[in-house]
Amino acid sequence: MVLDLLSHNPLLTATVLFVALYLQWYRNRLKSVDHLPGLRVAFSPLSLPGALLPTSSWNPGLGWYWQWRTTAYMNHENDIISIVPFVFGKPLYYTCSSKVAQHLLSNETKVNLEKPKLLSRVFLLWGESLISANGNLWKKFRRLLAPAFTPQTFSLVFRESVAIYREMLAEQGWDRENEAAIDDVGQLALRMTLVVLARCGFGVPLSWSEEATTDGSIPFGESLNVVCHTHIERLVIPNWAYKLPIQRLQHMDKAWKALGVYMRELIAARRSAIDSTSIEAQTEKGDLFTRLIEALDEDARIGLEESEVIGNTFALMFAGHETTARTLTATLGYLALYQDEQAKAYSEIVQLLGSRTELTLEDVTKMDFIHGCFHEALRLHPAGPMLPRDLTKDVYVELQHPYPRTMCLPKGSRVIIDMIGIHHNPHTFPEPERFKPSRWEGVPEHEVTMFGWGPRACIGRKFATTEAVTVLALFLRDWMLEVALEPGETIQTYQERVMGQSRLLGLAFGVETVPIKFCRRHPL
Ligand code: HEM
Repeated sequence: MVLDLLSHNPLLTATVLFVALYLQWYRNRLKSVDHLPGLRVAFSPLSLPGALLPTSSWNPGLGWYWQWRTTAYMNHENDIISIVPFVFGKPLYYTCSSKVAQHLLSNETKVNLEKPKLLSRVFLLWGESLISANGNLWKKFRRLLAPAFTPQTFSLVFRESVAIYREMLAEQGWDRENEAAIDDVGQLALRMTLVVLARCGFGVPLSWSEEATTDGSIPFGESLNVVCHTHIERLVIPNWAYKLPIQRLQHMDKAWKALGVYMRELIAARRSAIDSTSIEAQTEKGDLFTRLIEALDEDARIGLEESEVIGNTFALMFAGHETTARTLTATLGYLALYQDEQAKAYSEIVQLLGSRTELTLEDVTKMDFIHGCFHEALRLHPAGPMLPRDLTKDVYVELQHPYPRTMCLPKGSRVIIDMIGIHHNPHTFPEPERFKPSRWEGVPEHEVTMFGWGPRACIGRKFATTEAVTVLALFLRDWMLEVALEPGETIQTYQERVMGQSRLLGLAFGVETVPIKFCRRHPL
């Protein structure tokens, strides 16, 4: 009778067939992750529709890493979960276990893990880079760039951080004030880290206040800022749309083009300045950029294409600028909130300086507690929130939760190292939501896992910490930090409103707007 009904109703037949095929398709997807518990949602958070739609119970979006951080892994009682979309996107494994992350990433060259090209598309718009490349190309970039992070570089980072702090005080007029209130300390941090990176990494003499261009083009800093904040739009908006009379789109297009022009001009200028001395000799006086440009003229085995120089320039600019700025902002916010921790940080400075007033790089390297403050803010708000990898062979991992066992992650699957899940995991970090810098006391640098694990761990870690600890020490030496409360607001509601609202901002993760008051420790 059912067959009879179907044979007389083609629409019904098609519907039944569609439902049967869909169920089979979905069953296969569940099977591909071995029915591991997790999230069953419409879109993968890594797909374009998933990323563009807001976070809701049926679409994790880009906000779930933070908003569901305590619940997504069933209160961290599962080291690994799966996300299986029922409409669009590849099934994924997510892990909140630092042991699993360490096992995968420490062996990543041995087991041939790959960074998914699809997720590096925003970098690939500029060319291959250390961040996007895999295999031999990655090795070539890493070998080329790693020697640029020398003690001379860190010494330059220290000097430029001190210089930019002074320029900031003068330009903002705070060198003549006993108090200052700032609506968003993040804007200051972004400018600082951009200037330090431009000067130390690329030899670009940016100053605190960017001067307007004479030909109406967008200045360098602004174009970089627009590019960092419009990468998803750039991937989805077709080229013809930029010709429409829509001011926002036209401005965006102008900024992307301007940044391309700046980068090419930068390359041409540096290329003509470089004489025939060797890379080693250039690096003595030079920087990251010198190494990249020198490699342009080398043979294909170690040399770079122009697009690779541009790709690496952009990647380093992004990786070194926003990440450090967002973490610096969060640290200042927490120190303003936690007055007792601020007092400990200040006493570290007083003890180290003694009767001196000026900091040295040696002082900065000894500031363990202030390093701890920076690391703790980074743990709470990891600037690189997820590290995706594709598996090119089966990999076995040891799990502890919900019970000890060995699990096979099959070839072809995609695993996301969830940096927020890992660094808010109470099994690794008791009282994970508390700002507690002392938890980093005596922890060796390579165990500060917010910079990643293994051969692909952050190449700029020391660059970032030297800069950030210098700037924090200067602020704390001169000023007491206080939270800038809204009328009727308490410390607790400030903490929830300001520090509780992290998200992906541009290309890094962090707190959005942090209002702070500065009061001079020794009034003028
Ligand atoms: C607070 C600041 C920073 C944080 C939290 C951070 C975080 C990270 C993390 C987690 C990775 C590993 C990515 C992965 O395994 O997929 C990474 C890689 C990288 N970082 Fe950083 N980073 C910071 C600052 C910097 C700075 C200042 C630079 C350069 C000046 C830089 C350049 C890079 C590059 C080029 C890579 C790719 C390395 C590779 O794949 O070999 N980062 N960073």
